[in-house]
Amino acid sequence: MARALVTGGCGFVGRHLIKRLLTEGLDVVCVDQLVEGTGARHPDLWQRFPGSRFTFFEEDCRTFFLRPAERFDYVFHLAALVGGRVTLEARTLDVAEDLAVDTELWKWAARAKPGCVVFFSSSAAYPVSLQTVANHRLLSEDMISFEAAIGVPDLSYGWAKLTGEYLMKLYVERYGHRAVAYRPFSGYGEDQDLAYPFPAICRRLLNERGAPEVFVWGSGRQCRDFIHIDDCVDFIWQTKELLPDGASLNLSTGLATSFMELAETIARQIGWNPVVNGLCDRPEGVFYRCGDTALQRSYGLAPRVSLEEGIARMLNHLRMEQEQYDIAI
Ligand SMILES: NC(=O)C1=CN([C@@H]2O[C@H](COP(=O)(O)OP(=O)(O)OC[C@H]3O[C@@H](n4cnc5c(N)ncnc54)[C@H](OP(=O)(O)O)[C@@H]3O)[C@@H](O)[C@H]2O)C=CC1
Ligand SMILES: C[C@H]1O[C@H](OP(=O)(O)OP(=O)(O)OC[C@H]2O[C@@H](n3cnc4c(=O)[nH]c(N)nc43)[C@H](O)[C@@H]2O)[C@@H](O)[C@@H](O)C1=O
Repeated sequence: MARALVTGGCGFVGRHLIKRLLTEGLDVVCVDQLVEGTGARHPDLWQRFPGSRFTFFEEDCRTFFLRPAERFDYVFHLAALVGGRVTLEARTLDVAEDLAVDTELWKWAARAKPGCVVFFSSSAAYPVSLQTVANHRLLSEDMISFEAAIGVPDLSYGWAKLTGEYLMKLYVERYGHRAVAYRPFSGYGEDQDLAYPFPAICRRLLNERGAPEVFVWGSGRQCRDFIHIDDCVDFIWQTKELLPDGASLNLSTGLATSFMELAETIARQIGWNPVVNGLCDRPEGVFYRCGDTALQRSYGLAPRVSLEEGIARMLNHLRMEQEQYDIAI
């Protein structure tokens, strides 16, 4: 039976990925330091998953990397300090610790020789100069090349992801082992932490239903490429064996949605039409971050969860949570 190590497996992406790995019959070892208040959840559920072999280490993955090397067919490296825009902008030096974590990953992989390292990079690795009001376009995988001049990524977080991909290239070239990377755009899903815009705006609009005016952060004209977590996990599952060694693939839909449009669509589903305005004292980040999908399409990938369906799922989930809360008090 194939064995997978998932670092950062108690986080948002990790929870969904582990469910898929267990469903597909893999043995899973999860390492997560489970810091309180970060949205990470204890993996009790997986220990009870029917027929699964699941092991949990509650520790920093760098501590795990010091243990005697074991055989893994896959390593999904998700461990990173992320936490949404406020964290990325306010805790730049803390986030830079991701550089140290990724360095230890690649050094460990050189010793442990797993079958394949799947590195979670980010669309934040793309040059911010291609994401401005005056100069933006769909971001395609070849816009990051370590053979040509390289642009400036988004904050210390983007530098860590870009450097992580560079270390992957060195690892593949130097040791001839297999590794691939994914660059998620704005992944979202029902159980995502409220530090992220999709659940935060849905929750706020549910609470403010009927108000004549609602707000989103920044100008509200900035755009993101929202991709449901089910599609992210599916794309990874379908391509992890197909990508060439050292390749990176976007996880994106190719559809740009401004935050004003997002809030208007959410409000319509809730059942009213408020005026949506920006909040200029809140962080906006880059203006336009959306991913080209040509390479994904060449692997036969197409997202299955539309934005409308993703909103409906999120609203149902938040309403159910609210009902459970109301019953509990
Ligand atoms: N969600 C998205 O749309 C995107 C995600 N990504 C990348 O995908 C990966 C997963 O993201 P996501 O699930 O959203 O983020 P989360 O913050 O939800 O999950 C990351 C997990 O990593 C854990 N972690 C952090 N540092 C360490 C460490 N040194 N050792 C062990 N565990 C650690 C965190 O634990 P704790 O919080 O308890 O410290 C957390 O549970 C990240 O690498 C992220 O950069 C990239 C682009 C977009
Ligand atoms: C790919 C990359 O993607 C992400 O980077 P990000 O997009 O900069 O950060 P974010 O997901 O926190 O979205 C922030 C955007 O959302 C706008 N926004 C509007 N209204 C609300 C709002 O009400 N709440 C919040 N939190 N944000 C709002 C806000 O103004 C800003 O424009 C990271 O998740 C990172 O993990 C990553 O790897």
